[in-house]
Amino acid sequence: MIRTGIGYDVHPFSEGRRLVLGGVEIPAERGLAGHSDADVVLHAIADALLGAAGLGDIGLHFPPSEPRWRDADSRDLLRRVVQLLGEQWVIANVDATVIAEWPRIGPHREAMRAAIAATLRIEPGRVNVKATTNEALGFIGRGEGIAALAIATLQQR
Ligand SMILES: Nc1ccn([C@@H]2O[C@H](COP(=O)(O)O)[C@@H](O)[C@H]2O)c(=O)n1
Ligand SMILES: C[C@@]1(CO)OP(=O)(O)OP(=O)(O)OC[C@H]1O
Repeated sequence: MIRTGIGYDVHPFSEGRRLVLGGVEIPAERGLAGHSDADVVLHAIADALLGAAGLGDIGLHFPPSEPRWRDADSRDLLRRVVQLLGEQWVIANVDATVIAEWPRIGPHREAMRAAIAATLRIEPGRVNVKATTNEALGFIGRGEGIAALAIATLQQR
């Protein structure tokens, strides 16, 4: 059996925060606000995996109301999602799109791919990271935040 899941997340920019995308810290004067490290890319991937497995969503497993997830490293959250998947599923592939006017994702694409693959314990060839601007439209176009979409496919062992 094969199952797919979709994930979406968005976080607003905030001064004095670290900018962490796809498990990679990008040197920047501002980052994204959130209860955790606000890694919007890993959150979208977590939701895609949970969706494919029929296990709800990230907020269900790591509620923002719980102090233990404050400033959490989203790679740790994603590792926990992989544990939740159990032995039943193999991650066939993960594909993510970052929607941001800034920063340029291209220079960080391979590092993100490697970080995501290592966190999911799969080969980098099963991971793809893409990016697009929002063509200056809406809140993303005004540079107020970053969104990410992800799709994941699980194959039964
Ligand atoms: N934050 C971003 C946005 C885009 N890119 C790369 O630029 C290409 C063109 O973007 P458009 O929004 O004009 O379609 C896109 O395909 C990406 O390769 C990027 O690296 N970082
Ligand atoms: C990751 C969690 C952890 O509490 O908090 P946030 O960093 O605010 O991120 P969000 O995408 O809103 O997902 C909910 C939470 O699970």
